[in-house]
Amino acid sequence: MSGKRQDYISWDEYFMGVAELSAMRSKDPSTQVGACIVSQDNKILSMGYNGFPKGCPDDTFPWEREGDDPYETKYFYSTHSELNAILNYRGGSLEGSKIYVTLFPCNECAKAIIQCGIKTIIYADDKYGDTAAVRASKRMLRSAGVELKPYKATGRKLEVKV
Ligand SMILES: Nc1ccn([C@H]2C[C@H](O)[C@@H](COP(=O)(O)O)O2)c(=O)n1
Ligand SMILES: [Zn+2]
Repeated sequence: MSGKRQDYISWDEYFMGVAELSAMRSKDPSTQVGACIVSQDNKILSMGYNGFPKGCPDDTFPWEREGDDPYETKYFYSTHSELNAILNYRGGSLEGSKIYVTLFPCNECAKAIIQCGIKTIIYADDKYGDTAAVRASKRMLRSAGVELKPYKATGRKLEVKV
């Protein structure tokens, strides 16, 4: 046999795979989200997943979705995967980069994405697409000229042995 392997994964499979793997680090019992920021020349710049900020322990802060008191739900505390990926970046600028994310960004993450110069979003799922937060997100992203690309799943199962 000669020549290169033919069944290597594509760039999109690679980066969305990294986003999916990042999501597996999330402690959120209902929705795990992962993000991977990539340069224009396909270098991984940063990654993130949804979770509580440093110093806010996973075992003491609430993971509840609902409750009489919003203070006791996760929504005040969880940092979204996209924002974590942006904040985790230790290099210079993210201008012109792309973000692969397993779930379409909310309005708050959209603001951060726009302001840090990310120009393309490749998203796998849009399960909250009908909510005001995601509609507002799309409104801002489109206005700011950020390209929104649904990820075209290939159905390939990526297996890693750890
Ligand atoms: N684009 C997104 C959307 C949501 N998240 C996080 C925020 C929460 O931790 C969780 C959503 O929880 P649910 O309301 O589905 O119980 O996912 C994110 O990181 N990025
Ligand atoms: Zn968000």
